[in-house]
Amino acid sequence: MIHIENIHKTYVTPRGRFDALRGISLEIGKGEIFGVIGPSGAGKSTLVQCINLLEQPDQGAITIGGQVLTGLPESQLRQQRRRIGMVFQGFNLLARRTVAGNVALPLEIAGVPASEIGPRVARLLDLVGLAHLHDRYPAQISGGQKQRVGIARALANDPDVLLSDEATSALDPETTATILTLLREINRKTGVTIVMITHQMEVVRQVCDRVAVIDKGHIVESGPTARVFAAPEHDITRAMVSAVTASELTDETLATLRDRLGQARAESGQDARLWKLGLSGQDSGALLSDLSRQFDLRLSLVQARIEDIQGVAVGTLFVVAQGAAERIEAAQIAVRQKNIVLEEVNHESATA
Ligand SMILES: Nc1ncnc2c1ncn2[C@@H]1O[C@H](COP(=O)(O)OP(=O)(O)OP(=O)(O)O)[C@@H](O)[C@H]1O
Repeated sequence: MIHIENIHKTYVTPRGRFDALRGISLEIGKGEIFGVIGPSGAGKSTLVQCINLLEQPDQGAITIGGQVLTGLPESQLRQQRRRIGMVFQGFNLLARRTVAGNVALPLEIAGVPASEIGPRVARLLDLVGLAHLHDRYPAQISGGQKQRVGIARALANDPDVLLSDEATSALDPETTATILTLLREINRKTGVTIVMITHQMEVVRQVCDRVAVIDKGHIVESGPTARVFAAPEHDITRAMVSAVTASELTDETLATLRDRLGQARAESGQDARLWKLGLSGQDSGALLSDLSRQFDLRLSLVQARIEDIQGVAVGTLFVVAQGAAERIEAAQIAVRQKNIVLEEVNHESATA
């Protein structure tokens, strides 16, 4: 559906040149909800500007539904922009127009006959659950309701793509969740492809099927959301994932574990290690009992966090493994062969 190939964008300012995008390639399927996440300055806004054709990339191509958009003359670009509905962080509603008037605006600009506009606006407001606020003005509705108006407006011309640029960044967590649920419902009902540009991993967790992580103008990692949460590969991703999953042990727990591991080693004369396991879709209970039996290990669960991410059970488990050193090592190899991420937590240095 959306094919982004090797996009480069350099800004030239009196103070010099800055490479904001350094070869971005993405393939987004029809009907997907695809997240692009990255820290401040990563290049997200620049990428949005290139996708919605407000900026031309210096190099590379953007194709939507088979139509190459890069390099088109302005007259054709105007036409093509209607295929992309934009949702903004600041809502961008016109204060002097009612809710219905705001949603009608893109239809008026597109030259839709006046007789068709009323029924279409009514349908759109119904879709976003705002039929009852038809005649209110933006100042008379809440932030979440304003964003619903923004979404209805973005869908007015029946776009192929909804491009959401930090749409929930100005909203509280509860309102964010309702807006994300709405976007998911609209995606299911209409099949519209949604691209979510965000710096919030929580947004990705709640709604995106797949995600790409952008940093310093590069895609550093991409994949299904559940996979990225279970086994983040890049430092930036790891930091963002642990910020929303709290999947680390506290210093106190680590200190207690250090004592426990030392004690276990002294008492049994065997080895004892602390594992951090990242699971995606595997049954954690079955895994631990199989390993315990197969490798004759005593496995104790210290902390577990398992959550449903896009229908996949994703979890982080901290487990103390006790037994003969060679059996622990054999078990570690077997775990990794099951595509489970296993880190040995260096409890001594982690508490230092
Ligand atoms: N018009 C411009 N002229 C010069 N440099 C720019 C321009 N726009 C953006 N940049 C620079 O390009 C880099 C990427 O900026 P961009 O706004 O795309 O990042 P971002 O990921 O959207 O960040 P944020 O989340 O803070 O908005 C930044 O270092 C920024 O300073």
